[in-house]
Amino acid sequence: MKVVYLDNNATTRIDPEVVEAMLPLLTHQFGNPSSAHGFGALAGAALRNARRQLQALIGAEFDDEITFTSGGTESDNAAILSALEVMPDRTEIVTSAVEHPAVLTLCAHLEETRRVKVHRIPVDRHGRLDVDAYRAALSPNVAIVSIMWANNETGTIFPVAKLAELAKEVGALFHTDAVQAVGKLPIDLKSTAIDMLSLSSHKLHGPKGVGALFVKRGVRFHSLIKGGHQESDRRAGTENTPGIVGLGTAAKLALKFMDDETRRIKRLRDRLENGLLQRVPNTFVNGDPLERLPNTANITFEPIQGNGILNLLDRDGIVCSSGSACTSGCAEPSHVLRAMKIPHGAVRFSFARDNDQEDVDRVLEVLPAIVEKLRDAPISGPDRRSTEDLQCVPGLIARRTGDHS
Ligand SMILES: Cc1ncc(COP(=O)(O)O)c(C=O)c1O
Ligand code: FES
Repeated sequence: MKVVYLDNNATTRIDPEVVEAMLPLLTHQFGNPSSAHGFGALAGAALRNARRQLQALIGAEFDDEITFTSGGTESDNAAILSALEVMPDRTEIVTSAVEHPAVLTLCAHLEETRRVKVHRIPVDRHGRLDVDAYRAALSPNVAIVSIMWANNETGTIFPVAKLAELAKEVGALFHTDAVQAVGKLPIDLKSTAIDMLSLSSHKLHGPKGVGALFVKRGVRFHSLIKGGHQESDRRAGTENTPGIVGLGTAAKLALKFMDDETRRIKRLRDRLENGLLQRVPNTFVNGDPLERLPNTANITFEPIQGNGILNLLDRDGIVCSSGSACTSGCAEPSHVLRAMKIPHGAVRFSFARDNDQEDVDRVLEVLPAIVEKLRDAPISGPDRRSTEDLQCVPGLIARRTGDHS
């Protein structure tokens, strides 16, 4: 059975051209980019090329604004911790209630251990940021604002350029987790007030375990990882040269495919959403109806929780993701859906350039019957429990929550 992979916000298939570009660095071009000899210089040249490829994708003004890291999580941590170090007089962070745990877990930790005050800005039922609450939270005590460019579960896009300008008015640094936006939306950092941006290679058909942090020239930065002088003293440790070359190639391909593929993928996504809304009653699309990633569909089939659907789709070879906090089939919707006051879990379908119309039609063929079956199931089944029925144990959620991507 051919697997229909519709979980591209979790991770994407590595592009064969990316693998090909990485191979020399995994085999014969194994030099250390920091070595003084010519053999190491070859690896150094490959790094410079990758930096320029990434610079082009995000519209950075200078290639030295890009620091390679181990991925989105490290980039998010590095940005926030650096801001607190370079501005020790400022002890507040502004973020949103729907960030990835790479930001929210760090913020909770800082609140507990460093007496940092964290403002978690709420969202409305479409996942849109409460901009009035955002303005009210900004003050000269704020060291850094960290608001994602696009949400990984619903695809809702935040107006980060405007939010960055507001942050500047109080002298705060502005960081954005753009892990889900880079490669899917055109980005031109030159024209924005954004100081720092995180991205991750495996979300754009590159290898896992590599990413980057953009730090605008002139923004003071303290390295999270202390050691050697790699990455212009911004990230110690010998660079993951094969991974970085893979990321550079993935960036080049993302730029090449951006226009045509974005339009094609959006058509597939819309076909899926419209088809499901027509075929399955009491079905809702979550997220901002207008400002939304073109590849993401997050759908609630009332009153079913996402996990039940997910498991049955999986048996039919269709792979997607649920908007539930717990992967074990219990009823709690994710922190994102709860912030949007959506009482039921959801199913997230996320597309990429590997998908085609056949994939959509398979889902449209199989899913209506699955929903009907679950809706007819006895009320005691785990998929029919409401949030109120469930005594949720926070430690249990933390342990059971596997998929936060
Ligand atoms: C919005 C967002 N931020 C951060 C991450 C973490 O990135 P990484 O897996 O590279 O650590 C992910 C994905 O997992 C994500 O979707
Ligand atoms: S959501 Fe699974 S234990 Fe609460």
